[in-house]
Amino acid sequence: MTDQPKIQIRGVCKSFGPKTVLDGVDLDVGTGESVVIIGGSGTGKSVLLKCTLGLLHPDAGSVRIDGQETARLSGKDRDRMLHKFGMLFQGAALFDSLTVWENVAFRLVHGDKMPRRDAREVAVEKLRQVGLSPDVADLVPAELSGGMQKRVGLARAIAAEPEIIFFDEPTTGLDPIMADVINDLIVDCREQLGATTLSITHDMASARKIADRIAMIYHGRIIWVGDAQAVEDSGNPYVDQFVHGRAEGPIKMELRR
Ligand SMILES: Nc1ncnc2c1ncn2[C@@H]1O[C@H](COP(=O)(O)OP(=O)(O)OP(=O)(O)O)[C@@H](O)[C@H]1O
Repeated sequence: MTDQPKIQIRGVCKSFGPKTVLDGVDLDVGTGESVVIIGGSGTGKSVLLKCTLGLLHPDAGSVRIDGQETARLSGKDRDRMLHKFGMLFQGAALFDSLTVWENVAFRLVHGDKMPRRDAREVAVEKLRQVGLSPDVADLVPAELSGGMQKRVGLARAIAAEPEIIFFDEPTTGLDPIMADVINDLIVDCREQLGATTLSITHDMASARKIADRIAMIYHGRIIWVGDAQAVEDSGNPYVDQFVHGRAEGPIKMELRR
């Protein structure tokens, strides 16, 4: 790991009208590291991911990728920065009208202007990496199960061999066995690419499996960060309640107020 974090988030604030969602988020992700952000529904995980990707502009604070402030980039510099990213969206978010291989190769064909024949070859190879056979390439997403769609989404995320991959709730909607298969694939893909990854989830089994470090977001701030193993015994009552899925604890008591 170099001294400069791959992703550096400092003092990020974001409100929507009177509602403060992020209230000074600080987080570093080192090169080649996998950080997973956990937190309850509506705690701002997606908003933080969008701010990091530059899809939302923070009201205050900074997000730096390789030391470069993302909000100030425009034109070619912004394209270059976006080129470092791959993303697996919640629900896979495939284009219904395109075949599987066209989905996987979308950025290669439309962004990198790779000839279709070459892009198809890359797509088939990426599909193989996520355990899908070449005959899947010409199907459309509607013909696939949810688990297969997630695999296709993962193949698309790694197709352009990005330096950074964002995973948005990668196991949501999958049965526990398929979720575990996807977690294993995420670990494999990350190791093969040497990519830096930032993920959000409320699935603790997934977090334990794919994270080097885990960060918990609560009330718009990161309230705890530590090694993945340390999450079991964090000494933080909020983390403890979340990790062990307990109804009783400080999080529920606040809801009752
Ligand atoms: N564009 C927007 N306009 C207004 N409010 C928004 C917008 N995007 C998010 N919010 C609000 O910000 C809060 C945090 O939302 P966010 O989607 O980040 O939660 P989350 O932690 O990802 O939740 P979940 O785990 O349920 O997906 C929510 O209360 C949501 O209503």
